[in-house]
Amino acid sequence: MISVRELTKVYGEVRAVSGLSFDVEPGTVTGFLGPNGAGKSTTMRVLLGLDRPTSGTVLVDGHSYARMAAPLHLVGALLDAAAMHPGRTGRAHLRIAALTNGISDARVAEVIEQVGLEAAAGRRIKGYSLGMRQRLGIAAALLGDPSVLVFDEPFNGMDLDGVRWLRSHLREWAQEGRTVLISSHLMSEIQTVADRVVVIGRGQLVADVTVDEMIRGLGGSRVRVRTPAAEVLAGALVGKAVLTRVGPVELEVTGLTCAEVGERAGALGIALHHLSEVEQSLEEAYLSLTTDEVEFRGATKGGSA
Ligand SMILES: Nc1ncnc2c1ncn2[C@@H]1O[C@H](COP(=O)(O)OP(=O)(O)OP(=O)(O)O)[C@@H](O)[C@H]1O
Repeated sequence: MISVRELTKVYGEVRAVSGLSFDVEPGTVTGFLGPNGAGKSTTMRVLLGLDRPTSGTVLVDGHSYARMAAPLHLVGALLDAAAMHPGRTGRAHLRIAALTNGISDARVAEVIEQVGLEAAAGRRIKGYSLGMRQRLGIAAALLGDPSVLVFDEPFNGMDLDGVRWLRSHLREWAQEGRTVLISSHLMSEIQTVADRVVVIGRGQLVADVTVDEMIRGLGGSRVRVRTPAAEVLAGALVGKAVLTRVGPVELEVTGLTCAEVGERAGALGIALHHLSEVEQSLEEAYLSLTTDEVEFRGATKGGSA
């Protein structure tokens, strides 16, 4: 379990993290979300003892990283896959980490196989693609068979095969009872793989909810209905749901289920040409939640922020 308590980190003039508190529970994959500069990497760096907090604490199973005798056995992390020594082979990179944590060569071979780098392990890292470096970083994180895994943007640079591989393993590691925290800007991946999300903006907590709760926050289920009698149906639903007219014969209904809309239309003898639930996405929910938290935004049509 990861416990972040009243964490504040100030770099000169920049308040990167400000009074942040949340827990990441074992047995779940938790997505750590937030716009660029929100403070995700800073929080992870403090967790891994790479940065000292200005105040507050980040504990892993009750311990601060700096005080862990054999940290690789408790927490495995992938932070910056670009920062690996380019002249070393993948295997040497893992062996060095293993040696300093009393981990055997057999375990090194095991994690190489687990991440699918058998063919590349003898090659120098400078020849690795970003996706291969990510796999190597994940292998290093797995070395000590830790109960907590912390990955910063693990899907970056991965090809489809890598994405699918990582997706299924993240779920597996959580099912084994591990605590899994991943930051990502890929909302579709987080929606697929995560149970919960912690959203931060400008260093502060914005949401700490399940993925379902986050999507439900959009205002309930949405139904799309096509009928030549859109006007009449809209009149019958007013007051029971929020209606958006998509076209002259099409409505979008928020707050009622397909069955409820269908039964109402049936009772009125209205013919429906189409009735379906609109798939709601984490991306929409995330965007509506973080519009005010975005610090860096490109110019958009109709003005820039
Ligand atoms: N070593 C540092 N020195 C000064 N400022 C820093 C340092 N590290 C981070 N910051 C600042 O702290 C803030 C939070 O940065 P951080 O990298 O934690 O955000 P993030 O949420 O990980 O962003 P991204 O999604 O872009 O990776 C930013 O304003 C950043 O410029």
